[in-house]
Amino acid sequence: MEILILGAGSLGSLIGGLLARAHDVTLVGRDPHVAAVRDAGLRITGVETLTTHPAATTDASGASADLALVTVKAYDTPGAADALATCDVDAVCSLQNGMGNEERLAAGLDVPVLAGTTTYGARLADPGHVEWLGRGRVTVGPWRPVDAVARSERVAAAFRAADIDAAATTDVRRRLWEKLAVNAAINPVTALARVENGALTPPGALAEVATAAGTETARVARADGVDLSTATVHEAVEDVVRGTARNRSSMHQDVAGGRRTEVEAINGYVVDRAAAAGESVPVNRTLAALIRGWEAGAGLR
Ligand SMILES: NC(=O)C1=CN([C@@H]2O[C@H](COP(=O)(O)OP(=O)(O)OC[C@H]3O[C@@H](n4cnc5c(N)ncnc54)[C@H](OP(=O)(O)O)[C@@H]3O)[C@@H](O)[C@H]2O)C=CC1
Ligand SMILES: CC(C)(CO)C(=O)C(=O)O
Repeated sequence: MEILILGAGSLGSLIGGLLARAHDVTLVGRDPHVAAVRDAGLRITGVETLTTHPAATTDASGASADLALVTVKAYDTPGAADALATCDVDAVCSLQNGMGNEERLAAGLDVPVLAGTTTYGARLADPGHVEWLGRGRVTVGPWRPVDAVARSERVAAAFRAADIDAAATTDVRRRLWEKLAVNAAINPVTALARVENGALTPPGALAEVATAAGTETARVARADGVDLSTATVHEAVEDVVRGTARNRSSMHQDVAGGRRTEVEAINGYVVDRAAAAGESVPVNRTLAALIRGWEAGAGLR
């Protein structure tokens, strides 16, 4: 399969580098990373150590591919859609965190859109070098058209051909809401307290705040017509806290690095959907206000 990775930072480089074991992959990213990959290939260290040789470019215009995977931060999705509009791709699939990405891609592009989530973990360590922090799973399902199940199966099979654990789902909205609940619970709490994910292990005050944010998110999901139980969310949050105990969440890394966060696509989205449904979500509202306040103070908004 010919695969374009739109946004070759941490996650995109890892997934693109692994896919290059079985497919014809092009990374679209920034220099000096792109130049380093062109010169010496992409070095992956951590869970496994390997070097692969995807093509790499800073300019996607005119590219063609069977599939484009979108791995930019949620606030860069409109720019990714603009870049992909200049390409000839058969389908696009977001692997991003947060909500609203698929709507933005579907609004800007006239091709089938798939929604994906992943629990793989990655960090761009140096130009040409990505750290593989955790083996996870990719889940892919149809977004538009909603019955593009066979296409989702083909995409999941393409991941598996490169030895990436992947499955197709017919219930991708539920999967997105579940991942949203995990991110809404873990990301702002770890970012504000500046702790590793494992610090949210119950019992404790931080675990209580995270659990409350997850509980609210599950309630808003149900108000949005998604069958997501509070117990499922609590279990998912606890599993991720346990499985990524030594990791810093992406929002914690962003705050520590003085970078803009994805709070609008995570807690901000929960607050907006809650308002539309007449639900009260004081914990998400407070967490969003604190992260937004930090961003404003840091001159990022
Ligand atoms: N890292 C991880 O382990 C995981 C990340 N995710 C999610 O994946 C998404 C990406 O995260 P992550 O990889 O960490 O983020 P990064 O910031 O490391 O990577 C995104 C990259 O895309 C680049 N970019 C943005 N717009 C364009 C464009 N139009 N053309 C080319 N390149 C572009 C950015 O460059 P620049 O910054 O210069 O704009 C950056 O290098 C997020 O939604 C995140 O929440 C999900 C699971 C795990
Ligand atoms: C699952 C989790 C919370 C892992 O850190 C994540 O997706 C993130 O950090 O954004």
